[in-house]
Amino acid sequence: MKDKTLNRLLHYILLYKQPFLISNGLLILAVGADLFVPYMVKVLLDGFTTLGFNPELFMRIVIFLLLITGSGILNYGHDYFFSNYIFHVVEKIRNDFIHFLDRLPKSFYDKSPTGDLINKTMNEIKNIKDLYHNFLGGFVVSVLQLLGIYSVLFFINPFFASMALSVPIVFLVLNYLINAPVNHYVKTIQSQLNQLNVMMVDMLKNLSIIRLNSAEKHLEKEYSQTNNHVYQNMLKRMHILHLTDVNFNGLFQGVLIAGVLLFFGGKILDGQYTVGVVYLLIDYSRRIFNIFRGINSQWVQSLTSLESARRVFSVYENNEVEYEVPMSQKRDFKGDIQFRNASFSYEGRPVIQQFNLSIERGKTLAIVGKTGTGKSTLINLLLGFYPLDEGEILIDQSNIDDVNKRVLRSQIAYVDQHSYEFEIEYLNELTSEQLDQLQGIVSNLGFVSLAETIGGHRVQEVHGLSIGEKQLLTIALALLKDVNIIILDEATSSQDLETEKKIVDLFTNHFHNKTVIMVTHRLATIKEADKIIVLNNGQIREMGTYSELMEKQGDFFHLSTIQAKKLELDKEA
Ligand SMILES: Nc1ncnc2c1ncn2[C@@H]1O[C@H](COP(=O)(O)OP(=O)(O)OP(=O)(O)O)[C@@H](O)[C@H]1O
Repeated sequence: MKDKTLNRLLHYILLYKQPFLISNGLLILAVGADLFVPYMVKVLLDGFTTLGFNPELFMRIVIFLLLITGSGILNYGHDYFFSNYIFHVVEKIRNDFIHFLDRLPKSFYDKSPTGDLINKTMNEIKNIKDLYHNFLGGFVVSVLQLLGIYSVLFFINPFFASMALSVPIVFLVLNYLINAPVNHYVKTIQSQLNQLNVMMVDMLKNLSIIRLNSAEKHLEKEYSQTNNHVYQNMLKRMHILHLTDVNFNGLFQGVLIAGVLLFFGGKILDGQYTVGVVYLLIDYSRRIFNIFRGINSQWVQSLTSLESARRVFSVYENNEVEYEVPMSQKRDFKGDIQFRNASFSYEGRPVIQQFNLSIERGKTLAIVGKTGTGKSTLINLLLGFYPLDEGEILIDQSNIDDVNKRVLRSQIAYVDQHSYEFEIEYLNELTSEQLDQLQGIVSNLGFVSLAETIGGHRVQEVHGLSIGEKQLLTIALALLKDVNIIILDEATSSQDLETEKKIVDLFTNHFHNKTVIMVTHRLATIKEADKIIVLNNGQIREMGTYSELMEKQGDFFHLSTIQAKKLELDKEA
């Protein structure tokens, strides 16, 4: 596929034309003023050596000082507008990126490690800023300076200027040869640093599990091996760069200045050249060198940053945002849900097959089944996170494919076992009326002290609550939402059996207008559910009420009996 990184970088840089033009206008003036400074020194030197000090020379000194001041102001102005402009561009890139990530389908996140995304958003977009700085603020400035210097040189001494043109050619050829291995190291270091970031984030996220499994040593070894590769590659890159920058460049610069003195120095005495002209030639020669040194390191740094830009923008190239039906007027789902011949596969592996199910509004459905049998996938399909391969899902007779995803999700209160990590913060935004309602629900469930905490509006204390208490509050919060469909996907996993049962009873007996779908592993808690389905390999194996399924003495009955025996054993123990 064609690499569009450069097009995207150009697109962003041209987004804000006015500051771009102002900044570049100031840049051209600043470069012009800068180049004029050595010329003024030449004029002053020649003035001194030929006429001695006189009022005209004094005026030239004043002009010289004004020129230096003006050049400083212009450079500051350029830096200010340029940086301001680049910060703005980078702000836009970051916003666009986050906006794009927000609209990507869930399948994207199944494959992308969190660490990689954090790295892209935080570090690699910062590298894009460095790219603009190095390229536009460094590279382009250097090229402009070179153009200016060569123009002046051609004006002063065309012979010398033609000779000096060979300098960049030699320089570029040698640097090109040396930069080829540098590019290789730049790419490798960048990808290894990225691996380190990913490892770090994953390690921090799973710290407890790692400690429980005594896996620290293994991970530290893996980390330090990659870290050592980064060190080795940085060292190699540094050696090559040092070779060009210090040894080769320093030597080349010395030879050139010696050449200028040898060739033009003697001509001062016979009056062919003034001291000022020779000074000017030496100064411009040194500048040419320093500019090329700068270009070399700006080029290498730009390559590093270009890799980052490529990695960030690759997300745009390789992924498409979720298809969105236009935002229709607000829906008000009553809660009739139907799956009709629904089939779905993860990358070709069938998970839900020819699935049919109806849930009437206000009813409670429990989904049970072995691990990995497709329970959560069904919920994800209902929430519109993945498109069906075949069939349809209807809510109130509307195909969810025809409903805007945000509208769809705004009509469903969804709680899973991790929802509290996000939802619990909403406690602080509730009105005192809502807090009172929440308190009522929690105290109904028998959690008196928790209800008091909420009643006392001491919601800032929630961070000190247990995971079970936080989950309970999150479920109660779902009940407060003005929606008719509630999904609990193992949302009660941290509750004891008694509390879980109370929660199910609360839904079944007190919220008749809400359709509730709950996924659970504990079968004893769903006695009151209006319908239970036993899922097996993405298909309904059994369906009925608790007593119907027990009477049938099928899978549900066997699973329940095993769980009941285990409970008894646990109690005895
Ligand atoms: N994002 C995914 N990408 C690929 N395969 C997946 C993905 N999510 C789930 N699966 C696979 O699909 C199957 C059904 O998974 P699902 O999470 O729906 O099962 P489940 O019944 O909810 O399991 P559990 O009781 O463990 O939560 C499993 O085999 C699982 O490995």
